[in-house]
Amino acid sequence: MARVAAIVNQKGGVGKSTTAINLGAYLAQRGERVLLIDMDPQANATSGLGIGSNGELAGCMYDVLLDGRPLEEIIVSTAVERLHIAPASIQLVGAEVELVSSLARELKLRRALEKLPEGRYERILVDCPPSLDLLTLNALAAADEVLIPVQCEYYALEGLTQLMRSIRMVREELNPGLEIGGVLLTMFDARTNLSRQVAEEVRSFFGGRVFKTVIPRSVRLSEAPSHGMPVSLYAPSSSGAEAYAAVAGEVLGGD
Ligand SMILES: Nc1ncnc2c1ncn2[C@@H]1O[C@H](COP(=O)(O)OP(=O)(O)OP(=O)(O)O)[C@@H](O)[C@H]1O
Repeated sequence: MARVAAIVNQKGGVGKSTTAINLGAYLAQRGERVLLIDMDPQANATSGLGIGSNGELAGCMYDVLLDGRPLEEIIVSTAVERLHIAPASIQLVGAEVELVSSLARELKLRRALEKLPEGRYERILVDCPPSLDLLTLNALAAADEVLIPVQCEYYALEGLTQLMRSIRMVREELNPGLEIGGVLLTMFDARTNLSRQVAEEVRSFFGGRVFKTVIPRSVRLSEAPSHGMPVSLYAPSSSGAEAYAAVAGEVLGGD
């Protein structure tokens, strides 16, 4: 069975999509068959991999969650060998409201994953929207583990208590095996005391669950999506690329 990781933080702009794209790309580069599921209506992981800009998509996660379409029918390959994506589109905006009245509404993604052919993927990464809504709950209910990107900025820890509470609730009601896979410090700026202070605070809050690798603030990481590429193709020797390659190494080492 594929190991499923939900990339979650209800705060916006902390590096969820950047992590989904680049961790996914490096895991695929290291030989894993990876599926990235884009559950965010903003579709940044989809567009960041150069998918969907020509309107060529056969479908998106809306069709899977609301119309029961098999995941397989909407999955597309990317420029990275072994990295596939189940794309999002703006249509997903409506999914949140429409799901409310449907039966087993938190389990739509889990059911869709159960129908994937056995052994097709070894790793599934789910990029979540910046809220603890039904789309995120679907990801948490389907996941083996949670990866939490935390931006090294003011108020980094704000909201994490609430996130932990949601994870506990999901464990009790939907998915008892859900683990904290790791907390990833992002947009670290070594020149500022603030970044160092935040990193220390997060480490004292989460202890050994924080990845040793810290993602630096890197212009190359922020440029890559506009070229529709992961940083492993766009600027493989940049500091951001090296950091995400190291995170992939930690993820593989921890399995
Ligand atoms: N390490 C980094 N260095 C520089 N820029 C970064 C880095 N990580 C992410 N960014 C940029 O910061 C912005 C937010 O990142 P990203 O989209 O990954 O966050 P997100 O948590 O997925 O956002 P949302 O919550 O809106 O879905 C993007 O413009 C991205 O390119």
